[in-house]
Amino acid sequence: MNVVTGEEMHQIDRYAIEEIGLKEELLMENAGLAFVNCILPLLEKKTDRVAVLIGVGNNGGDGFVISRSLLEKGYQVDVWLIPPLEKVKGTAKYHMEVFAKCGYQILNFENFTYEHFLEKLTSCTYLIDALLGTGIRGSLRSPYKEIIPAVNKLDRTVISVDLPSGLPSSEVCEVEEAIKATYTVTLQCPKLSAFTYPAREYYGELSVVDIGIPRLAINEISNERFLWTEKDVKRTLPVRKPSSHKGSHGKALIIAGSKTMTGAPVLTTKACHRLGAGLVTLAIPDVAHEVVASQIIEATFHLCSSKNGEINDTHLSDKQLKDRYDAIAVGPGIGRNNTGSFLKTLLTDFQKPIIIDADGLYYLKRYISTLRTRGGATILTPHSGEFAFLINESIKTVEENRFSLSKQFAMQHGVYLLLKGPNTIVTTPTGNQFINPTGNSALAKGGSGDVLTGMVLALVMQQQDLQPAISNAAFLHGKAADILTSHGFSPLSVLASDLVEIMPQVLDRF
Ligand SMILES: NC(=O)C1=CN([C@@H]2O[C@H](COP(=O)(O)OP(=O)(O)OC[C@H]3O[C@@H](n4cnc5c(N)ncnc54)[C@H](OP(=O)(O)O)[C@@H]3O)[C@@H](O)[C@H]2O)[C@H](O)CC1
Ligand SMILES: [K+]
Repeated sequence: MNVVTGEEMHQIDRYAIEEIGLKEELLMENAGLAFVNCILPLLEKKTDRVAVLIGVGNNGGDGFVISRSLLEKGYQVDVWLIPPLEKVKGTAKYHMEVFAKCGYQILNFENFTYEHFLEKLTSCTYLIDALLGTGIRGSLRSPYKEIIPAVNKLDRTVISVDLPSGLPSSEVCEVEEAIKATYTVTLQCPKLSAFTYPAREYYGELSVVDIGIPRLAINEISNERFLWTEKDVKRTLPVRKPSSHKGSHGKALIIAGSKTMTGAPVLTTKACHRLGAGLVTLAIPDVAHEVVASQIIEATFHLCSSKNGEINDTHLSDKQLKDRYDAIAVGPGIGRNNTGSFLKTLLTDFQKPIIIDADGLYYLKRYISTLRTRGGATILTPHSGEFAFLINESIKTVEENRFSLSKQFAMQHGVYLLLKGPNTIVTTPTGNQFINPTGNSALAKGGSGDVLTGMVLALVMQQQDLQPAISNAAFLHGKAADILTSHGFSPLSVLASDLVEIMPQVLDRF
C-alpha cells in the first residue's frame, strides 16, 4: 500500500482526473460513501446526533457527501458549514448544491454566536471532522484556529475525514494545533504524517478506504514509500519445502556477546533459530563461552580471542568466511572497548549479507567508507540514538526526519537500513521505503533489538529478495509484542525473551 505526501496525493488526483478522465465529482462521491461505509459500525444508535463540520475546500466537499448519505440512512445530522456559503467553490460547491437540492438544511457558522455553535456541538455524540484536508498550508487561520481547540475540549468521539484537520500530510516535526481524532478514515493512500511522531497521535485509530483511484495513477506519481501489511507478509514469507534439510535454510554466523553482556548473544541466537535458520554458529569471546553455552543447546560455538572481556579478533579464515556461512550478524553485546578491526575484515572479506547492530554500529563508524565497496549486501539495524551517532546528528534531528535521513543514508552508502522506532522504516539501497505497522511500547526495552537481529538474519538467509525478508522480520517482531499485550501482558512486563517464546504462535498465523 503506497504512503504519500499531500502534494503527491494532489498529483495523483490530477492524474486520475486529467489523464484517465475520472470526474472529481465522482471521486468525491466515492470518498464520502466509502467513509460512511467504514464508520457505520462505530455509530451505535440512529438517535445519536452527529455533527459534520465542513471547511472551505474539497475535504469539506467530502463532508457534504457524508452528510447526505447519513441523512438518507436515517441518522440525525447537523451539517455545519464554517466558511461563508459563497466561499465554497468547484467540486465542493457542486456537492453542496446536490445536498441542498435533496432538501437538507445547512447550518452556517456565520449565523450563530460562537457560544451557541459550541452548545449545539455539545448536544452531539459524534463529530465528523471535514474541516481541512491535504490542502492546508501554514499555521491555522481563523476561524479554524479557534474551532479546532474548542472541538478537542468537547471530549466527543471525533472521526476525521482523510486526516485530522490542522495536521500537515508530509513528514511533520511539530504540530501547532490539530484535531485530536478518535478515528481517522484516510482516502485511498495513507498520508506520511500518519507514521511520524507526534503527528501519529492525532490520528487515533487509522483506517484506509478505497475511493476508486486507479493503481496506474498512484504508481505514476508515487512509487517509493509503502506500508508493509499483513498481506505482504503472507505473500512473501518463505514456505519450507517437505524435501528440505537443515542446509537448505542457511548457515548463520552470529558474532555477539562479551564478558559483561551474556544475554544478547542468547537472545539473537534463539530468535534466529525460532525463525527457521538451518544452522547457527555463535562466535563469542572465549571468556563468555561457559555462561552463554549453558543457555543455548541448539547452536555451535566459535571462540574468539578476547581483550578487556570483549572480542579482540574473530580469527575467521578467508576460507571459513567464503565457504561456511550464508550470512553474518554482528554486534549485539560485543562492547566498545577494543578497536573493532575484525569488523573491517568482515566487511571486506565476506561477500554475502552482513547485518550490523548495536555495538557493531559503533565500530562501523570507523570503517563506514568500506560500505560502498562491499561485495555483499549490508543491513544496518540502528535505533534513533545509534543512527544519530552514525550520521553525526542529534537524536531529535533523527526523530524529526526519519524518512528523509534514512533514505539519504541508505542511498549514499548502498545499504539496507532498518531504522527502529514506532513504525520502523526499512529503506533499500535504491531509496524505497517500507513502513512497519506492528509493535508497541513493550518493545522499548533492552534485548528486543537483539531478538530482531536474529530474526532478520534467519529470514535474510531464506529469501532471495532482501527487503521482504527484513520487513517480514520487523513485522513479526512487532506482531509478537502486539499478541503478548493483547493477551494479558502489560507493555511494562514483556521481556525480550517472551518475544522469542511466543514466536511459534506468531508464525502460526501466517
Ligand atoms: N484524494 C483524492 O483523490 C480526493 C480527495 N478529496 C478530498 O480533498 C481534500 C483536499 O482538498 P483541498 O481542497 O485541496 O484541500 P482542503 O480541503 O484541505 O482545503 C484547502 C483550503 O483550506 C484553506 N486553508 C489552507 N490552509 C489553511 C490554514 N492554515 N488555515 C485555514 N484555512 C486554510 C484554503 O482556503 P482559503 O479559501 O481560505 O484560501 C485552502 O484552499 C483531501 O484531503 C480529501 O479530503 C476529494 O474528495 C477528491 C478525491
Ligand atoms: K479533516
